Amino acid sequence: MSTNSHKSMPALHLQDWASIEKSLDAGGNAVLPDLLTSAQCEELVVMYSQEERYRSRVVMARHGFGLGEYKYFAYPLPDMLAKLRDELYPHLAIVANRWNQLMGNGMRYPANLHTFIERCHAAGQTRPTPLILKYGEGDYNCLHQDLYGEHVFPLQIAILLARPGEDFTGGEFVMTERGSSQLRADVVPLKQGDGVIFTVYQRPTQGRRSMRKVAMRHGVSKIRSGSRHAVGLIFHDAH
Ligand SMILES: O=C(O)CCC(=O)C(=O)O
Ligand SMILES: [Fe+2]
Repeated sequence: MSTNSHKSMPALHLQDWASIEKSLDAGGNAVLPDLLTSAQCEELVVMYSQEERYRSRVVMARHGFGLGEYKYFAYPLPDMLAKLRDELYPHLAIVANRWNQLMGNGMRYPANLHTFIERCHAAGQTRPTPLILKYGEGDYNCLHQDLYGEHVFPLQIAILLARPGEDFTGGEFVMTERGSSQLRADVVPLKQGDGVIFTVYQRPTQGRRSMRKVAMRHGVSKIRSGSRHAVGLIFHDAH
């Protein structure tokens, strides 16, 4: 039995955190290739219709969020998602703490997810935020920030479950960044099973003279054909 067989997920490329951090620092996002296998992606898509796994369903048009729908998982999360959250969090907490220091924000994040979740719960943020989204032809997700209370973990992850060009066309993961006067867009190309780590709210950038904060938003462009599923891993719990 190889030592790898004990690992919960296939190829996480954890050896490459230096380049992930570099990408996060440069543009506020980084791709994690092959976070889930295609079999795991398909398993999650099948789970979409298993109502007992979720605490609520949101029809996006009712809230002006876009077109499409999503469901928040109930605790306990599916194993593969709980493990991903636990294993990725410590790496992201290092970046989050460094960014907060650069932005003059005194909030620091503990080294493990369990301790951070306890902090959320003590503040009344007790509801799980990981979600699964489903978009059909013509659907889209308006640019937004996933803030659910006082406690915000500054990075989150989206994983594409569908196959671009086969299951759907269009439907690109888009980020915008607002500096002092400009609004920039960035499209993050993903294949099935890839994750993107991205900025929830604000990130530090090097201005001409000093460090500046820029505000980031994310969304999904219109699905031109087919259907697109994705999973979102948010680290803070919700009120
Ligand atoms: O559908 C996506 O790729 C992104 C969904 C989203 O807004 C999120 O995971 O927070
Ligand atoms: Fe989101």
